[in-house]
Amino acid sequence: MTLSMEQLQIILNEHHILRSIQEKQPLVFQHVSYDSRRVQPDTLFFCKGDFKNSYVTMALARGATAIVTEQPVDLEQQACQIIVTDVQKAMSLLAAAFFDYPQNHLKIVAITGTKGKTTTAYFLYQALQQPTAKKTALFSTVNTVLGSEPQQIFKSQLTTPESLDLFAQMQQAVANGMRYLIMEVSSQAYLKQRVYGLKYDVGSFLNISPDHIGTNEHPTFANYLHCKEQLLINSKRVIINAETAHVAEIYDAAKATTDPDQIYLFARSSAKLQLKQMVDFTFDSTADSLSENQITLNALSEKAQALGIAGAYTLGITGDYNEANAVDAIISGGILGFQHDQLAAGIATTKIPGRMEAYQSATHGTVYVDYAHNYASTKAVLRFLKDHHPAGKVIVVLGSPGNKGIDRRAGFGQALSEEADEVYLTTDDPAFEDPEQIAHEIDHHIDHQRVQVHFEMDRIQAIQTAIEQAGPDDLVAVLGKGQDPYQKIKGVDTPYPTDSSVVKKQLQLD
Ligand SMILES: CC(=O)N[C@H]1[C@@H](OP(=O)(O)OP(=O)(O)OC[C@H]2O[C@@H](n3ccc(=O)[nH]c3=O)[C@H](O)[C@@H]2O)O[C@H](CO)[C@@H](O)[C@@H]1O[C@H](C)C(=O)N[C@@H](C)C(=O)N[C@H](CCC(=O)O)C(=O)O
Ligand SMILES: Nc1ncnc2c1ncn2[C@@H]1O[C@H](COP(=O)(O)OP(=O)(O)OP(=O)(O)O)[C@@H](O)[C@H]1O
Repeated sequence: MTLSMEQLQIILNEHHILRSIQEKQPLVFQHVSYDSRRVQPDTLFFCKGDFKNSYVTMALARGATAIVTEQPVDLEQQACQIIVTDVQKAMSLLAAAFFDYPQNHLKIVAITGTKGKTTTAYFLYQALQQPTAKKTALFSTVNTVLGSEPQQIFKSQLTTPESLDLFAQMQQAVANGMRYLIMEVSSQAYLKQRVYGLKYDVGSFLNISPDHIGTNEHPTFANYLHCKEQLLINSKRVIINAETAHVAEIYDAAKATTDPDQIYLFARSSAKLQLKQMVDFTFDSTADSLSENQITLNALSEKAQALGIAGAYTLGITGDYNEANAVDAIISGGILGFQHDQLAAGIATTKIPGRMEAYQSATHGTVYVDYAHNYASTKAVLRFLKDHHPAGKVIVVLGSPGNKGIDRRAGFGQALSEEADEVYLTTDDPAFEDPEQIAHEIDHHIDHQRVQVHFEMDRIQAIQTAIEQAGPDDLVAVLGKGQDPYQKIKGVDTPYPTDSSVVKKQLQLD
């Protein structure tokens, strides 16, 4: 993989991003990097984000031959400086070129939404395993899958990687023989231009509700929605959950660049809809319990019928809110050219780490571990569990992260007031804040007439006590961390055994 100065100049000029090149030389770059600690000789180095000039000095000392930057860097030595209007856009475009446009060798399905991205990605990944002969890669919040060998599967750092990492990983997936890629695309990825210039074969919009608004994330809800809509503008074919808020605006955004014949809308049959006449697929739940989840998918429009995916499906994961996630995955599979019988087996065996994991105990009810961490997801999970446990109490263990998503605290308070009987407020990635203070902020939004509140900042202790106190008909929901093996404390990922391990140990299921 290489990139020449000549190629770089053509690409940046084509996209009107290049301002000037200082100390230009006819260089050929052997590496690209945004981290001075990883620079090798002949690296093109990108100055991005919360940046210090000393990083450039380090990069040049380690052999970087040029830097890409928005502002000229004041250096003691002479250096080739490529000045651009937007370094993140430049990095994405140049990364695609450096890694030789790996997207051209992959059918790419991109998924966005406030909730359900990972679940949908896993449903589709599992559904495609058999029909694509395991030639499907995955970029998800949980795992990155670049091939079918164990060493090609690893924990992800971000939902959507930085563009340099994204194109590098795509290139590795292609080298490993992958032909399909399923990727979650966060709104942050668009905010930070991590996928600038990338087009998808299929793009899905699951839902949107207020989230990720605040310092380091989106300044407003309008900006959050705008960033998510970019996915549709960059997709050849589009799937939209017609039950989402703002559906008319989202459909219009998709229609701006995609022929309506290539846009598929789906919804639950019973849903009250703004765009009812335009819905292509409806679905009905035919079994919805704590152990079973089955749906029937109905194809209404001609283009929907042509996909050959209508029929009955069993889902490998419970929760009524997961039905829409599965339907989205099934339609994606249909658009890729696979039919009902090819997709159904994978949908039936899908399990998602840290989502709706159930652990049965003889004397302390059932314990659920789930990744719900905002109002919409906490409400959805607790309502589903409560409906199916009419006899006992709903006991919840949760916290809220520090230095981000501050409005989640009110959301948790509201969801708990609506659905819980008892809560153990605890620690969840407090960052630079005091977890006890965060817990009190959640508590401020809880209706104390309805919910009994306990404070226990040691998360392991909070889980153990909640389980010990639960009776045989009660349920305990441990929410927010899923399979996270750390607590983010004062800038350090402090090891944490995962909620599932703590629960299993307490229930002696190990
Ligand atoms: C706000 C945000 O998106 N920040 C991301 C961004 O940070 P940044 O560009 O400011 O980088 P930085 O870590 O502050 O450092 C600045 C630059 O100096 C470089 N550096 C640093 C030290 C050094 O010695 N030398 C050096 O060159 C770094 O490599 C970097 O390029 O680039 C970093 C990678 O270089 C990411 O790790 C970081 O994500 C942070 C950890 C984060 O929390 N991001 C969240 C908000 C996020 O992106 N979340 C979404 C999911 C949201 C959802 O659920 O919908 C995601 O896609 O994961
Ligand atoms: N369609 C949905 N509507 C509401 N809640 C959902 C939906 N799908 C999943 N959830 C809830 O949200 C949690 C997170 O689900 P998932 O990881 O699939 O979403 P995500 O969009 O990837 O989330 P994040 O962006 O926070 O990583 C689940 O554990 C579940 O509690």
